[in-house]
Amino acid sequence: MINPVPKAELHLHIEGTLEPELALSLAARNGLALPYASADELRAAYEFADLRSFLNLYYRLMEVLRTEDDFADLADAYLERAAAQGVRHAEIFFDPQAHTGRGVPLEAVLGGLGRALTGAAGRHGVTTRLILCFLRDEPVSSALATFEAARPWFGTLITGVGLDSAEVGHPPAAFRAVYDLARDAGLHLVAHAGEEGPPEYVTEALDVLGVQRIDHGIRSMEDPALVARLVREQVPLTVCPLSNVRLRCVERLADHPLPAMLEAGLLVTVNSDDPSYFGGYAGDNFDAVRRELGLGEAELRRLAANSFRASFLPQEDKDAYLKEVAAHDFG
Ligand SMILES: Nc1ncnc2[nH]cnc12
Ligand SMILES: [Zn+2]
Repeated sequence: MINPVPKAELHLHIEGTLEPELALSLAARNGLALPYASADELRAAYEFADLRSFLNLYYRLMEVLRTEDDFADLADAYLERAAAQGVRHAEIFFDPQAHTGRGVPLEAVLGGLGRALTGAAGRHGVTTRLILCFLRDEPVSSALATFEAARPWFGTLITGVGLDSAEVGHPPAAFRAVYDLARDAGLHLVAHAGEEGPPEYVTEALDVLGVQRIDHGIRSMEDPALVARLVREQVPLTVCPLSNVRLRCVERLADHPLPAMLEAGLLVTVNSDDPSYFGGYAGDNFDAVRRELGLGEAELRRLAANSFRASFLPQEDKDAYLKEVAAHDFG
């Protein structure tokens, strides 16, 4: 990746950037035993049958994250890798319940993430936003309690809420009350929908939760009326091609619906989701779709431009980045 196109990453779980080497070193630092002797052994466990099988390892491995320093080191490592792949702006998810549920204080999580993100523009040339995700396979009462506990960081560190974890059987509508509160608090609203779940979940996320972006959304393609609506309303979809293959939502990258989504006029973006687990960061995803889906410069430029258009950046910043994308030399 000699000269990666400038891009915004809009679908990135910070816990999904935990590289095997860092997991092992944090385990050692915190005096914890992991059932893997080496980074290679750990990497060999990254074989997933579906979203649930991935989540089992994702939640297990993130138990090495204990202290404020752990979260700062995790985010700093991500930002360095992202910057090297052309990421200029990152809107980053985190899963507070996955940490507080095992006794890690929210202050440690947000203290560490806050430290890394606050310095990111200076250290890595990457601006950031932080999006608090609710776990949809946990009770709504837990989401509400998490939301209230995170209030001190609203508007400063936390600027949006999202919805993630096991999708099928957990439709968005159950989370209406907490999304209403988030809207009243002035936060941005996004939700995972249509990754493994049906197109109806996408419609529900839009109509019941009032989200501004859909994370994944690939199964929208099964419903032409929904596609027409997403095109008409230019609802951004944060698509994650390598993730979709590794979680077997799509059999092979060559079968990915991204070209059809672009063709339909959808506002699609390309993102990495959980790059440590799925084989690559944002630039790797751009390279993969270029190679495997035969996308040309015009499409890559459009994907990069879409990433800034779909971001929560102020319009003047979007305009500046769009100029950079238009002038980018793909070589
Ligand atoms: N791809 C994904 N889908 C749902 N929840 C997630 N949490 C982390 N990665 C996820
Ligand atoms: Zn995701």
